[in-house]
Amino acid sequence: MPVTDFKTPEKYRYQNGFNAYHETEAIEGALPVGINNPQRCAYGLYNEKLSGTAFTAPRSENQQTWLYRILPASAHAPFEPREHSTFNTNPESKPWEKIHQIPNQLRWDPFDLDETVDWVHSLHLVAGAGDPTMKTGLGMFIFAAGKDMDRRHAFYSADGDFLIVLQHGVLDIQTELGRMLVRPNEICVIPRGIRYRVTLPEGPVRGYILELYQGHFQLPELGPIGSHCLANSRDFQAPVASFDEDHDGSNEYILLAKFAGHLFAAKQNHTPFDVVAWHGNYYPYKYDLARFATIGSISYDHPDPSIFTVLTARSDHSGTAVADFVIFPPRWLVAEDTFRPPWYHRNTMSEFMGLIHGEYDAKTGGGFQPAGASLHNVMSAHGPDGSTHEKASNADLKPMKVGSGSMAFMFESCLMVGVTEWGLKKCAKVQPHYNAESWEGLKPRFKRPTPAVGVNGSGTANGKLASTKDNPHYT
Ligand SMILES: O=C(O)Cc1cc(O)ccc1O
Ligand SMILES: [Fe+2]
Repeated sequence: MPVTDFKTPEKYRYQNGFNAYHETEAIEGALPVGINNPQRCAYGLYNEKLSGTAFTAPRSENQQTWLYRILPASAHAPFEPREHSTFNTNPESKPWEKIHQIPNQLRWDPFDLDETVDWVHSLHLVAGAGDPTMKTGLGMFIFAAGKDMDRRHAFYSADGDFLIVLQHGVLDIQTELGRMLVRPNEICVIPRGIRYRVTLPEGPVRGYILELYQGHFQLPELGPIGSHCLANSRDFQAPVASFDEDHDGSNEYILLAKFAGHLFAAKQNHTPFDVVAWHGNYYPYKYDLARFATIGSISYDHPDPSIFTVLTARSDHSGTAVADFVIFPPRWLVAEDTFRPPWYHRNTMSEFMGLIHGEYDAKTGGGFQPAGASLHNVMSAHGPDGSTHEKASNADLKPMKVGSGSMAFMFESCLMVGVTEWGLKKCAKVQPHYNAESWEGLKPRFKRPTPAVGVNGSGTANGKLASTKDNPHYT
């Protein structure tokens, strides 16, 4: 059931619905009625349009929001390059040039908390594919921060949408469009371009980010599942409008931009958080992972993990995602005559995994820990570690709840993912013995049938196709 034991303070108020057309005003009458850009907006507000898709994108994809604000977003001085030494999105020059493409299975020990940096300076690109300048691909980040962003700083990424998976702590995110409190077991999405400031009401924070350089996240199709379940639309929460007033010109604010993997800064003498009202379908939102309505096998076999997709970002090829965000929530396993953990497999998609809390049921050997990660790249073989295989092969197949108090997730992509210098070396978290600890110790269990039975390679021991009466699923 949803984690609702936190009381949501009054200053965080939400409107519900995924990709819904919302409208919200912090002062009654700030939204124009029946027109988007009147000659003069109410209360002397400026009107501004924020486009998340091309003007001409089909209606089913089009995302935009109309803002009514005290000063337009353009009212700032020119951007200047900022330091790179602390901004680790791009520690060298262009991240996509410094990336290591390697087939090794990789696993990282938990990433450290870092109390010395704020949100902007906490971002570490671990792996990625593509290029934000070409609007293709994705980046995967670890963040670990212990300081509030300066009270007069705001940040945005022009490179992509941030899907933020919080692993530790609480994020208070003041965005242009309103405030969100992101709590344990919640995720949030901040679309490209939206300005925000992160503070940490409960101390240090840590987690993972998928930055999507192309398109936007959608809910997956449900196909034969029908019209509801998995992540339901109404459980996605967008903030209502709220604004600050500081426009007498006496205070200096800094606007920080992530642009092509580099950090830039521009000065302005008024608060960036001055949107009094807005309407549209391009906005930040959050989601409580405990609300996911999980589907699974009630007969036999281990289904594909696509049944656990929370959000997907489609490529141009139908059914193939640039990024799927998949979770492994607490659930019942009841499949009969089945090896219940994931099968050993190789995938044309790449799989980056993280653990928010608890233990992942496919990796019970202890090496995959909360705040750690793993990467199984395109066609890199993987599957349960030896101890998990042993346990699952001999388990009494009663209905069994797995993952209680646990939440693992996967960023799955059709793209081959490269690892940055930081991810491979500088972070010093790569486990050197991942293969040895997981699979190299697996023992052959093969026993040839006795010669009387015979083997001729036709698929069954006696050369005949198994009849239905031999099949344990037909009784
Ligand atoms: O590799 C993994 O642990 C993720 C995963 C889980 C699953 O249930 C099936 C396939 C898969 O890649
Ligand atoms: Fe996998």
